[in-house]
Amino acid sequence: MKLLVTGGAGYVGSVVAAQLVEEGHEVTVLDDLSTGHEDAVPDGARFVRGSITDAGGVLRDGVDAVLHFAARSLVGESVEKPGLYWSHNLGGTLALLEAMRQAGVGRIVFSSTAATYGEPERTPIQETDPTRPGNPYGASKLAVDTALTAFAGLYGLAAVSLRYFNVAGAYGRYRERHAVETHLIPNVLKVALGERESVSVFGTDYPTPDGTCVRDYIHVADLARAHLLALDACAEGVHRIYNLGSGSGFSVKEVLDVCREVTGHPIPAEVGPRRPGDPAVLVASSEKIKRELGWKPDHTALHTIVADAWAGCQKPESERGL
Ligand SMILES: NC(=O)c1ccc[n+]([C@@H]2O[C@H](COP(=O)([O-])OP(=O)(O)OC[C@H]3O[C@@H](n4cnc5c(N)ncnc54)[C@H](O)[C@@H]3O)[C@@H](O)[C@H]2O)c1
Ligand SMILES: O=c1ccn([C@@H]2O[C@H](COP(=O)(O)OP(=O)(O)O[C@H]3O[C@H](CO)[C@H](O)[C@H](O)[C@H]3O)[C@@H](O)[C@H]2O)c(=O)[nH]1
Repeated sequence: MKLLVTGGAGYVGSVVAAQLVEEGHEVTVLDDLSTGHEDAVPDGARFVRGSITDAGGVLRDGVDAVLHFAARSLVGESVEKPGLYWSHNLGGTLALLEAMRQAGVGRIVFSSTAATYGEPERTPIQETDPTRPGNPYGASKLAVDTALTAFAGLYGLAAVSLRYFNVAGAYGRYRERHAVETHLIPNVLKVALGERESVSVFGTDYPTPDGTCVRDYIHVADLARAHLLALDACAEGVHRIYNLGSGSGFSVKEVLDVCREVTGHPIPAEVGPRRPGDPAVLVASSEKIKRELGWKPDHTALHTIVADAWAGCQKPESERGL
């Protein structure tokens, strides 16, 4: 297929683009490089630097489907600058959907998020559970999910939203590298790399077994494969929503211990205050995507996820003078 990958120079988008190229698809990456890197675009994919608000030209090039990753995704920034999140994530996506309609492109796979649920009422979270986002980032993503349902009903759009939980790990050279990094695992690994002195544990007084927050870490390679299945499952006039997690929760302290084990570094940690808006436990039920699309995570062990993230951080031998 001829596919447009928005945000394909970013972390998740580059892994999916790489897997799509490996499967023999013709991939164009559209990315404004606001948080991505041109060298993350996989070999074999065409790169167009530009915004999702200006996708008409590439879409008219005979695209069969869009995989839409481009977004602003820093929760804290979204609280400080909500307008930016509404205009980028909702406004930008509406412009993209309109351009798709005009170009006759009827299929989309969208990166949604666990943040659409907010504080959960039960664990594991199912797709039918209430959506009460606790910040503008989650709200803007939920609004896109709502728009996709409307476009499917009105115009026959074939859409799948994948609600990621905590994505981690690397896929070969494709890894998480953000100028502003808020995620736990890359920040912990920065300590082992000598790029930070220590890591802060955001709260040890949560109602969890060790007092720190529990999250569901999903390997980026497993997450990426779900996009390929979703692409095949897109059906005209239907919008499907699926959670994507590994199904097990790990606390911040457990993540730290595994990172110490994998890197052999003591990784000093300080206890800090809670980060506003962090739910105590976020664990996905991914039964729906397993049942309906036959998806199955291959790398559920936290050790493997961290080991792959760590391997992704290592410079190639040529750059180390070996
Ligand atoms: N990483 C996670 O844990 C996680 C969890 C839930 C959901 N998500 C969602 O998955 C998607 C990818 O996340 P990521 O971690 O790879 O982020 P990322 O920042 O690494 O990638 C986003 C990419 O989109 C590009 N981009 C941003 N705005 C753009 C625009 N208007 N036009 C064109 N390109 C634009 C950026 O330059 C970047 O390359 C996002 O939509 C994010 O909200 C990520
Ligand atoms: O330096 C840090 C960074 C994080 N944490 C803790 O580690 C856990 C994981 O935090 P991340 O920032 O890695 O991930 P989140 O669970 O906050 O975020 C994930 O879920 C969000 C929805 O709630 C969004 O979808 C987001 O994109 C996705 O990565 C949280 O309890 C957080 O408080 C720390 O203790 N120290």
